[in-house]
Amino acid sequence: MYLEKIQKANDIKNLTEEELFELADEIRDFLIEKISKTGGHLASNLGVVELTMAMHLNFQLPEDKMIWDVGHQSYTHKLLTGRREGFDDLRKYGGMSGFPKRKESDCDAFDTGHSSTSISAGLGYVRARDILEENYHVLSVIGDGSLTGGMAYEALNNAATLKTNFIIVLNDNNMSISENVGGMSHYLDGLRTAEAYTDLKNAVEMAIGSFPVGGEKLVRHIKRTKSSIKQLFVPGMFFEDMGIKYLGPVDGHNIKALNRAFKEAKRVKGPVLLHVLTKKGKGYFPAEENPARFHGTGPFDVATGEPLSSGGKDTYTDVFSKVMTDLGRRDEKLVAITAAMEDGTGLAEFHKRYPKRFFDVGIAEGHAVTFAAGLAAAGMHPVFAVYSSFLQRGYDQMIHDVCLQKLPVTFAVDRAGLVGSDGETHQGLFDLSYLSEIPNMTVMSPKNKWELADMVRFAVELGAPAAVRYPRGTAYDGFKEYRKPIEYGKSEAVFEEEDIVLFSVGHMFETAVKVREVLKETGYSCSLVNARFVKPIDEAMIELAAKEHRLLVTIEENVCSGGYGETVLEFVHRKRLDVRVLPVALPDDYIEHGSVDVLRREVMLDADSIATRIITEYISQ
Ligand SMILES: Cc1ncc(C[n+]2csc(CCOP(=O)(O)OP(=O)(O)O)c2C)c(N)n1
Ligand SMILES: CC(=O)[C@@H](O)[C@H](O)COP(=O)(O)O
Ligand SMILES: [Mg+2]
Repeated sequence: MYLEKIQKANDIKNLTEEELFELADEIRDFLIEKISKTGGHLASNLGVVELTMAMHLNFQLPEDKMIWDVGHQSYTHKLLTGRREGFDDLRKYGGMSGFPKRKESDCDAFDTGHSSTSISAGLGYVRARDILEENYHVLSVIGDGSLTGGMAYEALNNAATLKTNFIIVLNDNNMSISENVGGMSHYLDGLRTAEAYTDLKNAVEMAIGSFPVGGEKLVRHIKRTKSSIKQLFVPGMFFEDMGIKYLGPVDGHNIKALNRAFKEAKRVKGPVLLHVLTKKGKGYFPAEENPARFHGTGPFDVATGEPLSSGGKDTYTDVFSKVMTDLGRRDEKLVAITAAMEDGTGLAEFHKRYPKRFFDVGIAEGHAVTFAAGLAAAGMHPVFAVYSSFLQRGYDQMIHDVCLQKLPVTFAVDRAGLVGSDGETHQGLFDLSYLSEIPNMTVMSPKNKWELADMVRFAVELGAPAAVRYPRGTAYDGFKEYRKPIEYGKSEAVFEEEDIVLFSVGHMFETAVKVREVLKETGYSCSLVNARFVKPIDEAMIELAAKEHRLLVTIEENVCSGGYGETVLEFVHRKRLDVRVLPVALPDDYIEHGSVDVLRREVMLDADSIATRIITEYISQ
């Protein structure tokens, strides 16, 4: 077991060439075995075993800086930097993160999680290094999928004028989560087959070079020209023309070839892009066959690749998927947009049935928002399905391109609230705040699976900007009989008593039902209102509630700052209503990885904690 010889960073440099081959296999076996138990990002990590090893062989940690775009493929890097024991608690509360974390290791140069940030961060390191006259290498590792994110081009454009070394490793496995999309992906297809170019290049160069007069000179001229024939001699023109030297493509599973490539890359005085070809899921047949299924996986049976927990009840995403398919059939103008998250957002079925009205724009959420605005301006009914934390990338576009013009774009904000294992970068903590403050935006959140369906339909038919936010995971199927038609800006009174009134937001309704039970068992009279609309708030309902109760409690899975509770508090204060308001929300902070149930208890958003807070508040009045 050579993996046992790797106790800390740089230990890999003590292994012989033969031992390195063994180590690659051991790492794969280790990752498959561990992730089959904990779940996590498997396919991407299996694809970069040799690449990561070669990086660790050719650079010195922590002095040299490695930045992993998205960071979901950093498990081997963690293994090689002394964190082997962490894999038993991977992504568990208090355990090792599934992404690079500076607080976890000085070998993690930059925290990542959202796509396309690595080149910008790497360039920041490079500029600092040069100003401080320090001497270390900086490597940004970015996948072909992440290279569809616009921020990467902003960074490449800015890096091009650099005169000092900056290594950008393009890990090209021809996959995003699902198939990669767009012009850059197509361009990379061309480069991937560059071996064909290489042979042709050599043949053409030989032929021209052998011209009796001026042959060599002509070859040199062609290499300098901007003509398309230059592609025969210089692949990667897109990067070269930008001023970024292009090396490759290199076999990303051949450590010797990678060693040679890194040695060459180190010598470049300026930005250099090393194009590495890898196979997503390499070394585990089920993941090689279906890399999308094994991009992010729950625990699975190693022998068969089958998930250990078979899918149970519908998730909110499943419900959304069904509604979209139904709407797509009935509304020829309905178009669906995803930013490289077709499966995660439940749009695969819509894509299959209405391919002409489905758009995967790549990892480009900002573009997706304005693209949707353009579609709406032209008379279509666009629905952009996007994770709460990824929609943060399209904030200005929602203001500037959708809401200012009051264009009928629907935002299906999935993974809103706590998502759990992905941790700080992926928790959907802010969407109620960042959406509610945008003029002309309507914000809704459903109490259960049926209301989600009703709200999506209502939003699409509203003919104005609207967002429906719902969480990751199983859809609550209680209170099916409470299905009053959605009325704009109106909340839904479910239980009407006195003393205390709970206003729950979205999926916190399920928790609020339990809170109410605890309060009633403790002798309190308690009403329950399903807020339904976070913006606009139902002022009439709040004024009525203020007359009948002494304490009004809002419950939402969103940060407190700018959330529903604060909006209600401001309204009650402004109207001088005679009721005390207790906003129950998430703390204004980041929340690390762990199971959602554990996290809710940690932040006191579980039913018992909320009930205790309410009783304390009520007694203290
Ligand atoms: C802003 C943002 N949008 C979407 C995602 C979800 N996401 C995580 S990895 C991934 C695909 C990345 O593809 P690639 O860069 O090629 O890496 P690979 O998994 O192929 O190694 C996506 C879309 C994200 N992390 N950040
Ligand atoms: C790494 C990344 O950003 C995605 O793979 C994300 O982890 C998917 O999240 P879900 O598992 O909630 O679809
Ligand atoms: Mg990829």
